[in-house]
Amino acid sequence: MAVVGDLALMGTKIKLIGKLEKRVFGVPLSTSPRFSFSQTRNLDVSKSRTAVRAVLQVEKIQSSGELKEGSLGFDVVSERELKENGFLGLRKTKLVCTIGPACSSIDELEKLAIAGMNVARLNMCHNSREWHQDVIRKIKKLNQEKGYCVSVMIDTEGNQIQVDLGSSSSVKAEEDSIWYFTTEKFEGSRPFTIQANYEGFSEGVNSGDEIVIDGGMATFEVIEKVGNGLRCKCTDPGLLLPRAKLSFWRDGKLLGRDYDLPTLSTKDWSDIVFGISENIDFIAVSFVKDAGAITHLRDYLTTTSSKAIKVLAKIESLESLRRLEEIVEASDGIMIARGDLGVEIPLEQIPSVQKDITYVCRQLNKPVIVASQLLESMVEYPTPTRAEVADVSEAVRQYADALMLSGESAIGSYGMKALSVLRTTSTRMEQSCREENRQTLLHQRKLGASLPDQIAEQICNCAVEMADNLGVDAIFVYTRHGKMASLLSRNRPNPPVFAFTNNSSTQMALNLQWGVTPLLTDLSDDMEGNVKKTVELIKAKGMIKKDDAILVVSDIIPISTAQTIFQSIQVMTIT
Ligand SMILES: Nc1ncnc2c1ncn2[C@@H]1O[C@H](COP(=O)(O)OP(=O)(O)O)[C@@H](O)[C@H]1O
Ligand SMILES: C=C(OP(=O)(O)O)C(=O)O
Ligand SMILES: [K+]
Ligand SMILES: [Mg+2]
Repeated sequence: MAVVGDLALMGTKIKLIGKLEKRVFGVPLSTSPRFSFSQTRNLDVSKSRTAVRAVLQVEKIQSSGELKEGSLGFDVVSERELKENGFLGLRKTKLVCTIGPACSSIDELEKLAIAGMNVARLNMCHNSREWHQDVIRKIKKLNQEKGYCVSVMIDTEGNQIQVDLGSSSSVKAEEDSIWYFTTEKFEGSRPFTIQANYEGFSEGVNSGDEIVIDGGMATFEVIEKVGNGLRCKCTDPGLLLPRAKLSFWRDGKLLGRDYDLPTLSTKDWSDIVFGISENIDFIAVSFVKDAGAITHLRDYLTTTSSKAIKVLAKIESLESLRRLEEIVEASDGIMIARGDLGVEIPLEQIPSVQKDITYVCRQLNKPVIVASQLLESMVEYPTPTRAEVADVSEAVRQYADALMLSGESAIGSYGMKALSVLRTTSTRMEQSCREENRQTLLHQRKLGASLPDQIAEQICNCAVEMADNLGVDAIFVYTRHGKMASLLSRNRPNPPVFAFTNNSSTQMALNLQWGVTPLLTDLSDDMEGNVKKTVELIKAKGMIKKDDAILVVSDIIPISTAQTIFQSIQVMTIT
């Protein structure tokens, strides 16, 4: 169903139950100058065998002016942003910061939270369990005691082939120098010898093949196999970093190799158990090969964790690109891990691959993070390059849900500045996208299989079309599991989406979702009551004022009558 209209609609009441009414107050809808309806087959609820009602209401609601008891879980940062910049000034693109030694003190973490960090990422490749635990607890403390809303993500180490130089400093490889790649284990370093961390690393490799280090830092040609090892000549000189990664090429093509390593190692599983015990919100799984490991982990979480922890798949290998759709479908979200992806595929392919992945995620309604090297020069310098700002802007223009800092925040001297560059750059590009009104051009794939899912999807699609056409100031959605909020976000509406939920896991998960401000509050089966209460609370905080227009979408399954789902769209002006 598509609804087009304008604010003059208010005061009119259109109620559709079971089938579309063709006339409002005697005026045929199709001939009304103000609005028109078109019906999609999905919404032919009269044929429904289930007790589902689709109700579209456009009505004027009077605010009562009285303030009810209850609280509204506005985090301090969104509250301030909203007061300072108004509804349209709220940033839509979410920001993820990798926490490392440069920002792990409580003061630094608080500064990042104030500067807009939505999610803190802990890379389990580095540092100790105790260190990570300490950081997680500091973040939870800031949330609880100071009113921030920062979600916590752990990122698994994963199984990958990398080298050990036996020292923490990098080594230079000169042209034509001869090197030996071995699986032999020894202490310290030996000249021209590189340890690989996996016995089978040279399987299927022939002489004449090329070994590319870290996506092009240096290149070697294989001269001969010596046992499990490889004797090689450096053909393109460069730097070998302490944990450098390898890829193998033949005749200019990458050798896709399945190393038979499980996606989640024993260490990863123990990090996951640790994460569950620390009440984290997201697990990002490194080097995902197919949907199997993701499904397995999600099943495991369902049985072992009382809260809903979201599983994100990192796309950073050729295998994961080949099975992109199945992985996106199986996971709760995606990280485009451009760092390792750039080791596996030619760099010039990364921009188009990023565009394709963000598109697939949007179609399948999964949040997507664009990660790695967004502002890499800021690890060392206080300003970004122009090219980096352009890269950030492009990710925003592609409507990625979130952008991520790695070394910039973890070890850089200018982490706060880098976060502020992400914030200002994304706000500017979002404004330009809004002015272009690009979201109306996007064709959305139909997702729902069941009738209730189809109704939810159609309601959200038309709610966003309506919100943009009417130019409302904000969209309010009442949601227990976040589904309706994500379906609204998927349409990338001009106004911000305030998602009221009574489930704290839902609130923390929605932190990653484009344009959604999640708010924790009590919800009852009485929808009118929920709306009235939240509007009054927001009004009392001075965040909405008279004549502001709000579009309200609700999706509450009454606990008392579980078979009836009530979904509606309402538009109201504040009186
Ligand atoms: N928890 C940590 N403790 C120490 N250093 C860290 C931590 N997290 C990240 N770093 C540092 O920040 C750099 C960038 O982080 P990231 O991109 O997540 O890791 P990697 O370089 O291993 O892919 C890392 O190379 C590492 O030097
Ligand atoms: C984000 C990435 O993963 P990690 O930093 O864990 O290597 C990446 O490879 O881009
Ligand atoms: K990792
Ligand atoms: Mg990686």
